[in-house]
Amino acid sequence: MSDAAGHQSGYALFLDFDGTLVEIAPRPDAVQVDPTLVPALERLRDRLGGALAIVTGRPVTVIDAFLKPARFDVAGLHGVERRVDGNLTGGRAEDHPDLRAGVERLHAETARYEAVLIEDKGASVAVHWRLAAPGDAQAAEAIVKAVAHDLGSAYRLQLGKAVGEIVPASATKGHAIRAFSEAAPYAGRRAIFLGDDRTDEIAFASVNEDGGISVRVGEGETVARRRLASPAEVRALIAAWAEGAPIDPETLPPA
Ligand SMILES: O=P(O)(O)OC[C@H]1O[C@H](O[C@H]2O[C@H](CO)[C@@H](O)[C@H](O)[C@H]2O)[C@H](O)[C@@H](O)[C@@H]1O
Repeated sequence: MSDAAGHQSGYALFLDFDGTLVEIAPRPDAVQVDPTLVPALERLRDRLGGALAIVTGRPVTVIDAFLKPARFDVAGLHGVERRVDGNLTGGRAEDHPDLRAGVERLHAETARYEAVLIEDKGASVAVHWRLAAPGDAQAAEAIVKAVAHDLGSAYRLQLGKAVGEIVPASATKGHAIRAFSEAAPYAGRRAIFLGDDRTDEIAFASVNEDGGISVRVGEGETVARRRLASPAEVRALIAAWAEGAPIDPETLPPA
């Protein structure tokens, strides 16, 4: 439904970052943001009455750096932190002393595997093995699994694309989308969530349950109902919606 100015009132759009808005790169800091993306996201946010948020495993500050000068609503660290209308909550490293000790252990135990990267995000941590030799990748995965196990039930292991992350157990992208949906401008709108990874499957399930529309980007088994082939297709869709094309996610190809 749209008003005379073309604003769409029916949908709220939630977007994963890596593998959805941008192509996967060899290292977390090597991601390239298409120059047309940010202006299109800003126009689309306006069209959706502000109901557009990034839902990512990255910290909010990192998303700001990639998408500057814009500042979007963001759920960062898989929902551990959330910024709505400029107000940031959650994600304080000092609230996670056990995790901090776990990060030290990860550094110590992976030090001999040169191409294994530790991405310390304060209130969560990722161990990356994309650039590692197969044997080293296996060792890195075993280490992050052991550290996550030893941290106990307050934390969970989140496996993704050549990465294992340790995240506070209470946070998921599904919870983050539901939290956004409790207040304006998101409340009362039908959620659309686009994501590409195992971490996004949790949110696809809850979005489906709540009557929203889940869209898997790329290949792989999924509980999502719709599919787009690549981040390039996602950006083309965002550009079209930003320019006024009808926002009708039910017409996207089935998953
Ligand atoms: O929730 P997302 O926005 O999809 O973030 C998930 C993780 O993405 C990043 O790692 C992945 O992308 C990197 C850059 O393309 C790639 O090098 C890596 O292999 C992928 O796993 C990011 O570094 C993590 O912090 C995010 O949690």
